[in-house]
Amino acid sequence: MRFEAIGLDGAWLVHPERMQDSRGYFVRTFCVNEFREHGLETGFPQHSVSSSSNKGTVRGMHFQRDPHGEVKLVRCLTGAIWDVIIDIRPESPTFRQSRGFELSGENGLQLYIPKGFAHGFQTLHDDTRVNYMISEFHVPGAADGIRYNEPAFDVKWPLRVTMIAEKDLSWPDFKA
Ligand SMILES: Cc1cn([C@H]2C[C@H](O)[C@@H](COP(=O)(O)OP(=O)(O)O[C@H]3O[C@H](C)C(=O)[C@H](O)[C@H]3O)O2)c(=O)[nH]c1=O
Repeated sequence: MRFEAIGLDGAWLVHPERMQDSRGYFVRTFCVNEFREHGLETGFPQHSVSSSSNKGTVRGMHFQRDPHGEVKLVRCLTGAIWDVIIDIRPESPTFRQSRGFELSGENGLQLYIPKGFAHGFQTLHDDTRVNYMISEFHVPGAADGIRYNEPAFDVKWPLRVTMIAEKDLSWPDFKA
């Protein structure tokens, strides 16, 4: 794996290093030693997958309220997403800054998202599945969010939104 700092404090893009042969490829997607060498979280007690049928679906922006913040390692298993993170840590040098990346089954890129970031994505293909490795056990009551079109941030989405949960349209205005 190759680790690329992406300019938002503590967030990384993890590039796959595929071992190709005539059958296809083999790729390591996680390693405690390699993550520890980069000072990254190595404990992910819960792994989850979301599946979205329709291109243009938006999930997010989500985060867990303190003290239940989560580190997430996100990758796209099939299809493709525009994956967006927003630094919502008031003390961070990159507070309020956001970045977006195309993650796909094809490119195998992973996004390492520290605690204190809001995360969301829009699917770029039908039948897109996204894998999460999560550093904390899920606490439903700590779930919080930001509207995908919150005026406090300059997040650009590639497609018209085709599906979005009612709760994701109803998050309150962002207050630092
Ligand atoms: C996140 C999560 C959810 N759930 C349950 C709660 C709901 O009954 C159901 C769907 O949850 P939710 O509507 O939050 O799923 P998404 O809209 O895909 O949200 C996720 O996608 C955005 C982009 C994220 O970054 C978060 O990881 C996560 O919030 O799964 C669990 O049981 N465990 C979990 O860790």
